[in-house]
Amino acid sequence: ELQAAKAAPRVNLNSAIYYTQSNSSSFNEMIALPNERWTQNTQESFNLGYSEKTYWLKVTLDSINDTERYLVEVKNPVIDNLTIFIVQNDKVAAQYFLGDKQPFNMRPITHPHFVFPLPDLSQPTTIYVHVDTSSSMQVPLFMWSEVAFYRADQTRQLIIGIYFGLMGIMAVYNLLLYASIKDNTLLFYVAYVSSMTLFYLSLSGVGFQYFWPNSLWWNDQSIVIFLLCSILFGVLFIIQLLDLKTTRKYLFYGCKAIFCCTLLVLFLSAFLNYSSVIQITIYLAVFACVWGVSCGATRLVDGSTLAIYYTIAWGAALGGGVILAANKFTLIDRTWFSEHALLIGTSIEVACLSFAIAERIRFEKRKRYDVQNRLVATQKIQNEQLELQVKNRTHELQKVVSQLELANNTDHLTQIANRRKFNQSLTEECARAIRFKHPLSLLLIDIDFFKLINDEHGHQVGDNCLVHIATLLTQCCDFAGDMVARYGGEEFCILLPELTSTDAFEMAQNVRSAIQNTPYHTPQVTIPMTVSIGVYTSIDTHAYPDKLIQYADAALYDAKKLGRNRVNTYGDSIRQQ
Ligand SMILES: Nc1nc2c(ncn2[C@@H]2O[C@H](COP(=O)(O)OP(=O)(O)OP(=O)(O)O)[C@@H](O)[C@H]2O)c(=O)[nH]1
Repeated sequence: ELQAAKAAPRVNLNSAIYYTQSNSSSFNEMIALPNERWTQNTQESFNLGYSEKTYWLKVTLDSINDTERYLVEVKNPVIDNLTIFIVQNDKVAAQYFLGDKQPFNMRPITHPHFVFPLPDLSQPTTIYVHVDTSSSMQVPLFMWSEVAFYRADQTRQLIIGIYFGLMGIMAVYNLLLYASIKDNTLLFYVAYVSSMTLFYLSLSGVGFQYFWPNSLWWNDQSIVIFLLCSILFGVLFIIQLLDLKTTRKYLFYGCKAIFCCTLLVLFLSAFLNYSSVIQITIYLAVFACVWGVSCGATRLVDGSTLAIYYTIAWGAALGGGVILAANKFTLIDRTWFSEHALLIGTSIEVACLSFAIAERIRFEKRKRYDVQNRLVATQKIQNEQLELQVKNRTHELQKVVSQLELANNTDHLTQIANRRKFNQSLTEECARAIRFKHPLSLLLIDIDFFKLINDEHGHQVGDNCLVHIATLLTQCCDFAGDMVARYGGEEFCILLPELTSTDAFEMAQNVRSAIQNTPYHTPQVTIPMTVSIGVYTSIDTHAYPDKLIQYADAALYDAKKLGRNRVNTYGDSIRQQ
């Protein structure tokens, strides 16, 4: 019998529970059962672990003399069937049919746990509870004053709200992150966190209350399915996050094996009874957690920094899972901590895994950054090499172009300017002379009787004589702007910008006498040569290229006619040398 304190807001009824195992569901049989058939519960919580049997529990309450309303809470939301009889004065004062095999709206008080009101406690009261469940036989009983119950319930709701909020934020945030960076690790993480959250949603009875209040079959199955999904996605997440496929093959195959077993259990869950499936699933979950921690520890030894966060995360989840499992299998007492161990463990886990993911993203980013840097450096070197090559090629090309230009403008025999170059310079100098109204003089020089030299000494010697003349002409014209060119055959010309007619004549005389005085010597013979020179000087704006050539040629023609070895200025009286 419980000596319930008058003002106690919450009374733990567990140590006042008497229980008996019986397959009978007849209340009349139970009420007649002698006291020695009832066993007193000695634990802090009533927990007989997984059992195929059904039990009757009874708690006797002393009378309480106050007007407060009292409630009884059965703090395990996954009991299949609970039939409650409240007896006062040997009569059934109230009766409730609870359990998650009953539609949610059958409950006298809307709450994820099983809560029922007590009648007026002014007289002794006995509560009989018939429990029939395929999940763990845990019937933690608490009596509350109604006010205290709802006050405490606010804290419970707050904790659960924070938990679901945290999980929801993690799932949505990482899903958005996945949409942006398309890393499968994030997708598996989101699936894992979502499965864990849904599992807890089912386990806490919140899912039944808000999401599937009438779906009794699903309420049973959901716990197993969400827990199995948590294992499936958790394993995929581990493989991906720790890069097990490339780093540690045996850990990878271990994960694969767990994955396949989980799929098998998921398949079998459609055929086996709930009690067997949930027990297998719990063993599998604990094993998967242990394997997960081993994977983390191994990668930690390998030197992976993200394995630190990961190992703490999985360790926390494992701790929570083990405590919950131990609680379900009656290895430890049901306490606030053991009840919330999974919730605390998974919260720590999810937070740590977020750090692990952030570390992974940072690592990937650094890897990409390094690769990019290397690429940029390589590209820079290649660019520099290419630039150097282009520079060298351009230089070579410029050299070839200037060589070609020179060859194009040079007489191949005498190596002085050819007629093409002469014509070009003549046009330019004429334009300049017209613009500045300056004089421009042209000397046309023809070797006298050159045919005879060819005939007498041969063509080769004739060529050498032409080179000799070209050299002498170049030596005579050492002023900048003067230009000596081979006009064709044995004809040469000298273009003298700024030179007046008198100066040009004088220059022509110098040239003529230099040639006359400098014969060409071969080892065998000395070949004297003379030249005839036609001079024309344009003044003011009369410098036209064709006119200059025409008049200089006419003057040359006259010089030849007058006996050769002479200079003749166009239009002037002919001066005999
Ligand atoms: N060796 C050599 N001879 C050339 C070259 N170009 C022209 N000749 C020769 O120059 C000679 C020019 O002869 P002509 O036009 O009769 O003139 P010339 O003998 O100098 O007599 P005049 O000009 O009247 O004084 C020809 O025999 C050409 O073959 C050349 O590049 N090399």
